Amino acid sequence: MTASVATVNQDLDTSSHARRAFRLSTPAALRKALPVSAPLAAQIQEHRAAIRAVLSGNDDRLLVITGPCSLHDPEAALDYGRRLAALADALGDRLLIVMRAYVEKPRTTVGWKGLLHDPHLDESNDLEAGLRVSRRLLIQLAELGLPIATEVLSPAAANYLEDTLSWAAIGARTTESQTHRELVSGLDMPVGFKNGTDGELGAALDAIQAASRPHSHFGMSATGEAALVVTNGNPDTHLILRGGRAGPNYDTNSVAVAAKALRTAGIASRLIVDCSHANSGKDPLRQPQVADQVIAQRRVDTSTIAGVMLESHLETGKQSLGPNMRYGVSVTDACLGWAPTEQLLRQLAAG
Ligand SMILES: O=C[C@H](O)[C@H](O)COP(=O)(O)O
Ligand SMILES: C=C(OP(=O)(O)O)C(=O)O
Repeated sequence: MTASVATVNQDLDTSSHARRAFRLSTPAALRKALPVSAPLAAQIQEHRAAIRAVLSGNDDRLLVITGPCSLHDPEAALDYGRRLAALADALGDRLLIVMRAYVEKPRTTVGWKGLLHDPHLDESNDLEAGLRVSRRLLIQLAELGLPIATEVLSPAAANYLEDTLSWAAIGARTTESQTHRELVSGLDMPVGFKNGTDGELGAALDAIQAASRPHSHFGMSATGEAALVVTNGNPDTHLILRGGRAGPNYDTNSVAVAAKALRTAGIASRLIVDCSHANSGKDPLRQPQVADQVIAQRRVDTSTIAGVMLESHLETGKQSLGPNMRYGVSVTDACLGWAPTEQLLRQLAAG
């Protein structure tokens, strides 16, 4: 299907038959249309500082990044956010809860790329609408009082959304990319790099070091011009263990190996364990067992693991895009439903 934006916009790039290009709003225009208020901006700064304190070990609460694998229905996302905000308040003395609000999805081959890219869920790829829907939703979620987390995937999209975020991830498929390391070096928030899909840590350790340094790179200004972007380097990057092709890497031995590798590389930040993906074998019902293991390890030693990530939605499981979709069910990876998520978070707080 042709992008609806294409039907109202002229092709801006006639230099090749291999592509077409259509005008989008600039980041500055979208920020003006959907602003982050001054009190919300202050809240987001406080949330970033709180997450930094947990990662460095200055705050001994457990960081819990939880939410759907991807957001596809703003109503369900807000429903989840309201429930999570209430729980985050109730458990706030033991857990620092951050909502996963992923609007872009990296695909192994091809598939739906997230609300930002295809907000109508019909391959119309209306990116202009996706930018608006995504930014509005991230602001509404942050207004619930929650710190918001996303994966920064398209470098050009980051500038449209970054002021709404308290934490970001670079995924297993992009950790090795120089472009993403450059992008992170200019983000003013904590950012986690996942280990590669092969399970190796090397690319993530390299990424943490590369992103901590200043870079000059090709990019786009907030007003949409081609730009030389000069970054400061990000001091708040860390490792996320998500398992790999050879299996999980949240067990005591794997965590000890990661801790040693971090020490050898001179990286001080504690790490996060992703209880999903290759650590759960993509079975959402195994996420609580992974989280339990993390808590058991933290009982012995809190110097290595700062937090966990969960893929959780209103209902357990996943579904395909199409007619008769069920409310609150993931359309990408299978998620843990709300009831077991709430139970797990209460256990984590007690643990
Ligand atoms: O987190 C979600 C998925 O694991 C990731 O986007 C890859 O998905 P795919 O293998 O279904 O394309
Ligand atoms: C895609 C994700 O994870 P990974 O990069 O670990 O596959 C994700 O967390 O949504």
